[in-house]
Amino acid sequence: MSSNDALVDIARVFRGTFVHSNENAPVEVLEDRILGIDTEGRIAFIGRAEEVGKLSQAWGFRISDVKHLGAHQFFMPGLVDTHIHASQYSYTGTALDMPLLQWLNTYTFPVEAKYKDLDFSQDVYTKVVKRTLKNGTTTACYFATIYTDSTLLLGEIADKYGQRALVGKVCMDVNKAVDCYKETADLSTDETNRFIGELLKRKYALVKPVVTPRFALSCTTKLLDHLGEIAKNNDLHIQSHISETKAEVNLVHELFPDYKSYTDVYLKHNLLTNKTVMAHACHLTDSELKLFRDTGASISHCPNSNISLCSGMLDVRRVLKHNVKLGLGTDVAGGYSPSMLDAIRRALDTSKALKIQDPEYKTLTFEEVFRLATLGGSQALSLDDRTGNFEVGKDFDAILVDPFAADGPIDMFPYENTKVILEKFLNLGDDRNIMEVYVAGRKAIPFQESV
Ligand SMILES: Nc1nc2[nH]cnc2c(=O)[nH]1
Ligand SMILES: [Zn+2]
Repeated sequence: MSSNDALVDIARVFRGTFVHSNENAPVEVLEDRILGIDTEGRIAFIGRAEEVGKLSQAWGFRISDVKHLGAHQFFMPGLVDTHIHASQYSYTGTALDMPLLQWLNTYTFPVEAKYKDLDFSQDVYTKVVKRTLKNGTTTACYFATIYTDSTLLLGEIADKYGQRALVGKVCMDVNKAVDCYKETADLSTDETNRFIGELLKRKYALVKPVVTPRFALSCTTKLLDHLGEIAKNNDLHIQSHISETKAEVNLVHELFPDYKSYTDVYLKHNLLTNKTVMAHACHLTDSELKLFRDTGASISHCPNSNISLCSGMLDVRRVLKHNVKLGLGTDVAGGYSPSMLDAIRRALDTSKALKIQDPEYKTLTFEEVFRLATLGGSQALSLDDRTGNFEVGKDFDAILVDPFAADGPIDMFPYENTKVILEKFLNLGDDRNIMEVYVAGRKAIPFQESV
């Protein structure tokens, strides 16, 4: 398409229904709109369909180039998985018969140790990136393993398939169960520096490094100190786990007696910042939540994993009341589904289980959880200036949903409005309903021939 006075070229224009969240409304339905995307992948304009003539003149696109969505189809923002272990994808759907600490020692560490092998890494990482993209995950915050070259490969694969990703080389210098799967504090520090340097050198548009201490129990204070320094000096994202199970919390209190709380361990090592996302957080106290609010750190709610490993149930209302940023995570493979649609459903289930325990409890609505899975996730990852909803200037990260796709899981009934259809898609839909996925304006699904 041609250029315009605004000095940006328009690459694509869509006409149809757009559903997203904003600060005022968890679900806003924009019917019969025209949305233009520039060649940088950003949303250039959103207007009403009747303004198409005016818009085509102002932005220099041909009306015949506008792509019309089909009946009942709609665009929604891409799903943001704020916590997923790419390296655990091979055993997703199995090994859910133990509590966390035993589960790590028995299943997780022996599997993660295999990622020294780059062929093995290539196979699993390609599959997890493709699977999550097919299920509408446009942004993923990944844990990999302690191996730098293998983790760089995950970054390369996310870039190749066009997924927005934060990629973390896991850091751990304590592992009593699987001795071969750990580093020294100095090696972990050096390799983290090498990982960050190499990844940034590659200048991937959408793939960035995230400093990744596995959790307090896997790290000495020396290593935590070094990682906090690295994150601070380079203004990097940070991810870890916190207060997932009571046994873990008790052990942290035992092993870190000089700290006021589990949260204080991360705080004192400069690991609690406005670019930090901590997974689980089921058992935080009010004063710990206050530290999250004060530092701008966020929580990744991983409800499938919390139930599957019998870890706990996060009270999302309490977190939101404390004004702490919150997104959803699959936590593959503690969570058995790589789909964020499952995370949406399990988040609703957990809030209903809390109501069974306490009839006064106010359950989450599907609209609120839709926001957590999209805009909330982008805020939790401090990426909301780039993605999370359909605002002019943000990247076009979006899913084209056909709720009544042929051979799909949802039957059509007359007179259903868009919000009802959205609710059905969130509760019943799957990748058969996800016709196209765009990340920064580039079509990632269907997979392009070049990949
Ligand atoms: N669910 C989960 N919790 C953890 N805590 C430390 N490591 C892990 C992990 O790999 N998965
Ligand atoms: Zn995790």
